[in-house]
Amino acid sequence: MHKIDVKILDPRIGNEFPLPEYATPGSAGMDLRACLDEPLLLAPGQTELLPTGIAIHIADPGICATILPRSGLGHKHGIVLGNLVGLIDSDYQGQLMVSVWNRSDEEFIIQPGDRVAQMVILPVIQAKFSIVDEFDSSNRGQGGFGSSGRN
Ligand SMILES: O=c1ccn([C@H]2C[C@H](O)[C@@H](COP(=O)(O)OP(=O)(O)OP(=O)(O)O)O2)c(=O)[nH]1
Ligand SMILES: [Mg+2]
Repeated sequence: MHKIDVKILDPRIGNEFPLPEYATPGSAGMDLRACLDEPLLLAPGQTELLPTGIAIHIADPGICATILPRSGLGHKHGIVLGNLVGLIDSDYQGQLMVSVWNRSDEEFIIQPGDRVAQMVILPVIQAKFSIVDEFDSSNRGQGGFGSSGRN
């Protein structure tokens, strides 16, 4: 398994709050916890930036991390991400932060240590542009935005 350096910024991580881990051998994501000192009430429509208590340094430009909503929180309670998806650059060394957005019309309380989002590590291809006047022809050409019809 790939190794990534992690700094523990909050002493509760690794003790009362486990370090993020894969819940099952086939898990794609590891859950991130809200490193809060007290419960946080999220009013309908409210967005808050939550600390996770850890920093990672991916270091390899061919890898990134993404922060995604948890399906249960998003579907049942309307707790999703204020940035929809978080993207963690390989050279970022600051604390991992989770922007939580209560898109529901009910209050939601986040407790310290709650698993609020999940992080997925993905490969990245960095590309350089090569300027051309014409592209090699393709089947699709410029068709898009429903050009193939609905059914
Ligand atoms: O949900 C997130 C999204 C981003 N980040 C951190 C890691 C990422 O590498 C950095 C910058 O993110 P991004 O490039 O998406 O934000 P920006 O608004 O473009 O900020 P910057 O000008 O710092 O690049 O912020 C998080 O901790 N959580
Ligand atoms: Mg940026």
